[in-house]
Amino acid sequence: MASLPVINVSVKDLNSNSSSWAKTCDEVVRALEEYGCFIAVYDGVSSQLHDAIFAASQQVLDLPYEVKILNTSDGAGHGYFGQSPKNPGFERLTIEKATTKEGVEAFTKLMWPSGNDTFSETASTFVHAVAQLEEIVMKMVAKSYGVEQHYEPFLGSTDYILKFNKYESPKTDEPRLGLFPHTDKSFITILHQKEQGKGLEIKTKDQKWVEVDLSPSGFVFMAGDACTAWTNGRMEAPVHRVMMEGKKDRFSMVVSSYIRDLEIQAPQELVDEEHPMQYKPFEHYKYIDFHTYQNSRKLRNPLKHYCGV
Ligand SMILES: O=C(O)CCC(=O)C(=O)O
Ligand SMILES: [Fe+2]
Repeated sequence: MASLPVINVSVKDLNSNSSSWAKTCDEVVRALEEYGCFIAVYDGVSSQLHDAIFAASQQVLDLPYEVKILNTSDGAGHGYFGQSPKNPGFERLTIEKATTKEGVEAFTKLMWPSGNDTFSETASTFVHAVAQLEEIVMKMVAKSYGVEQHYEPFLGSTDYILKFNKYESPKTDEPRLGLFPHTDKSFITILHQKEQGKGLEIKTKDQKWVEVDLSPSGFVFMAGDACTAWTNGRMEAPVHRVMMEGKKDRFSMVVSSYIRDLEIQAPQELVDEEHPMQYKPFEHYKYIDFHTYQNSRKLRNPLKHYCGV
């Protein structure tokens, strides 16, 4: 059975002038072109921070339903999701603009009107550490493709969301769908899991599901639809789902990035006769609106439908 490539991108092991750095760049690009994702081993989140973010996750998911539904979104379709007959046993809370102080504080204040500094500090530290991982890897990708000057402007124009996901165990011997198959509409999504084990599954190009047995020190680094368009189809957002089995609930943390103010457009270096332009330039948040309001789930390929050439 196939398994996802595991690549060490720990800061302590990478020196951007070394041959091992160049080798890691190659591995990262190959994995993203083949699978649309890989498992990153990354030292930016200590085991203390890992424990703290999942304690914070438990704390917020344990709040009463009446409080959790106060987590609404300003239009991007995020916010609280749960108790849905269509998706039983799945629950999610979302912090928007999670790398900003205002974003985290607004969420914390909704959940705990009298404040919860430990929660906001933990959420903020975690999301910054994961955003750093995205930057490290995307700089490798940009360097390998020779498009650093096109990636650089995104750095000041990226919003991050942080999602706290809980999947209840089916409590029977029958596996149950935890989250329906989809591609992420983000630029990049990075996924982290509380305990060693399976749950997440990725569809390969030959339409086979690969189970991801993720360890607590691993991060699934995944291309979203905006990355597919930006790389002119070289890195395709993988279809993924969650399958639940056994008697244990599963907790995951997801950080997704969205580009604001700038259009998503493949750099001219990635467009030539052999690789004609596949997607017209578009605004990421308008694509998110399309997804949220036009019921794009029914479409086989929402990105192609929205901006395909
Ligand atoms: O929890 C997971 O492993 C997957 C979550 C996911 O796909 C998402 O939040 O978009
Ligand atoms: Fe996803």
